[in-house]
Amino acid sequence: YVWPSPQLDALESARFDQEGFNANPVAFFVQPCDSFINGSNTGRSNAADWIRTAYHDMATHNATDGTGGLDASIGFSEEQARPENAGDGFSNTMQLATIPVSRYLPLLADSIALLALLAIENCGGPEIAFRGGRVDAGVPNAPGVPQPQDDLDSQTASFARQGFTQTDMIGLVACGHTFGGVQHDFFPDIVNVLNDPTDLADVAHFDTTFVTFDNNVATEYISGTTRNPLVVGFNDTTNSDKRIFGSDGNSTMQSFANSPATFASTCADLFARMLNTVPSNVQLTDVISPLPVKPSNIELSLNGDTLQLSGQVRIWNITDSTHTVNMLLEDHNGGISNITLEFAGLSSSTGGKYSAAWYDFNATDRLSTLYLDAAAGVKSLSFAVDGALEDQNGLGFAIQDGFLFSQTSCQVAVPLSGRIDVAVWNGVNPTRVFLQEITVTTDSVQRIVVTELDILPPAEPVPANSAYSIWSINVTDVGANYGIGAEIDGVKYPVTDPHSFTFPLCQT
Ligand code: HEM
Repeated sequence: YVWPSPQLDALESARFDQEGFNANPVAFFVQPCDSFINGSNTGRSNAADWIRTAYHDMATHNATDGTGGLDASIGFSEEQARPENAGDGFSNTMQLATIPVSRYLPLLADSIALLALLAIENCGGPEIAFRGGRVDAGVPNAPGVPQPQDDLDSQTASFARQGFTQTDMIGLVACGHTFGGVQHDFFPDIVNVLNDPTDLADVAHFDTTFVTFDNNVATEYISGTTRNPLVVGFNDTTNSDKRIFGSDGNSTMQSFANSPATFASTCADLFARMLNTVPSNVQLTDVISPLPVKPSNIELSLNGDTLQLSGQVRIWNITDSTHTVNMLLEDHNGGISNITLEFAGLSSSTGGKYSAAWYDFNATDRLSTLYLDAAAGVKSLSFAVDGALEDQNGLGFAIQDGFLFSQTSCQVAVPLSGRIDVAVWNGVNPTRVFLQEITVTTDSVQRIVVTELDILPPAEPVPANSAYSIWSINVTDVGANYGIGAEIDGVKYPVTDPHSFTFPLCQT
């Protein structure tokens, strides 16, 4: 895709910036893979919770009528209270689900899918093709997650309704149950108290490597050494993995036991299908691939006659700091400045499979910004990496400088409030300018509340300088993040990256 595209840019970052510099903050919760938000030595892990949550959210899908699917409806307490959703893994997951995408949109469904992907990829699993664009449900879905005591026919029918064949069912259960296990507290008829100081939640695990993706769930099953509580549990009625794994005479499980590669590639496919099972009226994006060169964290503001520009560029597939990266900055008069950028840090993703290096726009002082002539503005960027031009096949990386924060924005200490000044380019004809306020409040299903506040045009144009005029709005929530959006000549422009309220005190 072509940069900038706010939704795809944010999804790409959340998906590919997993460790190190500028990493998705939620990835921290699966580093290491036995991390668990409610303490150590519990036998539990965030990774397992996240994968089970994605499955249970998806498993309400009805492939015939197109309802249900991965749409964050598992966040509703009504769904979590159903017997088919016994356990605390869903509420644990929803606590963290607001973290990865809050920078752009309060979409929990994409977030749930990303958490599952992060867990799988960072804990030994295969790379998952990722699409974004899921839509959060407004109401709970119809019940329909299979349960351990259900018989094989009804489980097979349940997977068929979700869009999975019998062979898919064997695969998907094995792929999921390479993580985690069954807790005594919620399933006392399946698991006894274990009295194990390293397993305080009394979790009987599905295989011996329960925080790692591997085919041990299959090798231990085939060799007869398995301790899987849904295979060799004391209550045969709830031995659903035994019935499912054996339902084709063990041929699928045998193939997984024979080949870790077959298991990994089958799971990569099945997990991707699981995450992409959405209500039929939802259109997912194309598979998101990493951009080879990607500007990030761009902040542009007006300070008198000067534009202040800060940001970084991420260069994909670089593993060290020895490269020469130049930024070519084109203004509206056709002038080009050539700036040598400074190395800022390395990041990686997909369990260390990919690396990237980040370079800061200001070569001399990382914490400072670039100062540009406001009248000339900034039209687009391109980069030279070790001399090779990167300009999106001639398009350049377009920078929007028609509307931006003015440094004259300020805050009032008592009562805590503030004024946001937006500088609007005099050469354009805006039909609407608004603030997007991303609050710290969440609604009843933990979605971040985002509101749009119209900024009224000034009664008299207030010239900031010859290039820009100032539009102002008073805000009361200085804990929120703010982006600016505008419609210019009827065209709706993407909202700028959100800015936390870090302006100086207003002069009185
Ligand atoms: C017939 C189908 C299935 C049944 C009956 C079933 C049943 C169960 C049960 C009873 C638990 C214990 C939950 C707890 O103690 O909190 C569990 C855990 C788990 N299930 Fe399944 N499951 C099924 C399919 C799947 C599928 C398809 C996936 C994912 C692809 C999956 C992923 C998981 C994971 C990762 C855990 C571990 C959760 C943790 O340790 O926190 N399950 N399953």
